[in-house]
Amino acid sequence: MTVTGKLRAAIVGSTGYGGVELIRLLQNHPDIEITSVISSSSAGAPIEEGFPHLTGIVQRNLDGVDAAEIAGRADVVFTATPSGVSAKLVPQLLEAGLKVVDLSGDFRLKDGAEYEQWYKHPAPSDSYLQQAVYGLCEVFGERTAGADFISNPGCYSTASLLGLIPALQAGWIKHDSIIIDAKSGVSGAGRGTSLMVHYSEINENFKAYKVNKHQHIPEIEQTLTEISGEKVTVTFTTHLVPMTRGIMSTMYAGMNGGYNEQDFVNLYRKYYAGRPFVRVRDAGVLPATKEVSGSNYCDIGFATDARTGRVTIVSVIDNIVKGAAGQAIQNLNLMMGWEETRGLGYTPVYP
Ligand SMILES: NC(=O)C1=CN([C@@H]2O[C@H](COP(=O)(O)OP(=O)(O)OC[C@H]3O[C@@H](n4cnc5c(N)ncnc54)[C@H](OP(=O)(O)O)[C@@H]3O)[C@@H](O)[C@H]2O)C=CC1
Ligand SMILES: CC(=O)N[C@@H](CCC(=O)OP(=O)(O)O)C(=O)O
Repeated sequence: MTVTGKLRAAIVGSTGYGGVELIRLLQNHPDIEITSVISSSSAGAPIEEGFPHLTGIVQRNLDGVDAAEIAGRADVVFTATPSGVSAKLVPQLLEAGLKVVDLSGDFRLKDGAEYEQWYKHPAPSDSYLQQAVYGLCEVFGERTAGADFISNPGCYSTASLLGLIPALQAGWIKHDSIIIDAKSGVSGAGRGTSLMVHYSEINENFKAYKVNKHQHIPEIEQTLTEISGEKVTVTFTTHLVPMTRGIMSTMYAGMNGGYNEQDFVNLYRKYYAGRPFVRVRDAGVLPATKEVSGSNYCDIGFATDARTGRVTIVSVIDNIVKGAAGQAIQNLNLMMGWEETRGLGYTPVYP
């Protein structure tokens, strides 16, 4: 594809949390112009009607979902659409010649039968599952360069995998001992309403959900198994926290040696050297969700326990930025051969 001037981007699902965050971030990207914001339910309406925070910033009517029309307006399309929707739509967009970054879970698993088991939708055809590059930027960034189709990782998966991979790859933690205790803000559930995210159910409450049934379990296990070379299974518990943004994955694993916190800091800083969006905290300093809010950072800290021989790894991200829209743009930057930080230099919003 020859691109003169700015790359033209379309967003399907632009009325959802992931889509509207893509608009916020892409507005500040120096090499990208948003040329279409797309909605299946509100085509024709001005986007600022539903999103008054965009008044005077994005003056554009929502377009309908039509692959040929999108291909006429854009070079790349972000699909911030529910699982099941992306599975049907993305092949049409690829066939129309677009580059695609899909934010859903529909193309993350390489095994279609496993997808159907966890997502309860018919799997996309195998050729698309194999074509999709799993875009965990700091780990698989070299696969992304020049790719046409990226499957953006899940939010919990991003926080958890970035926190576990260096130690697992180095053989410092036992591959069969991993427990992930993850917490998310409510925006992780998207903009749709349900009893689960009803204010009275969430406010001053804290609850576990989808225990041992979460769709990110096979995604995390697929990648950890590839990294480790041995079949990895994890115990994974997700919780809803009464806050809007943020994920904290607290991970526990048995160590294969007597490593201390400084050893982990040194290992992780070496692994993530030159990758500006992963910040490894000093020994004994654990990150909090607010310290990455509104930014594309993933912050990681460690606590080792010589008494039990276990390490606790704490990893935090903003679920809508590094867990969705930010990483999607980081992936596009890598696809295009641009600096991965391009348009993503946001300082976290604090307090
Ligand atoms: N929220 C988060 O933190 C994260 C979300 N994700 C994933 O990203 C995707 C988007 O999530 P999120 O923005 O939170 O979800 P939302 O529910 O907030 O938004 C999804 C959007 O998809 C659009 N949509 C629904 N059906 C169709 C359809 N048939 N065709 C085209 N568009 C459709 C809807 O817009 P309209 O009705 O206007 O078309 C809706 O606004 C999901 O797959 C989600 O799992 C991944 C990581 C993190
Ligand atoms: C708080 C909350 O409900 N979070 C969502 C994560 C959404 C997401 O990231 O979904 P995919 O990665 O599968 O697209 C959940 O637990 O299902």
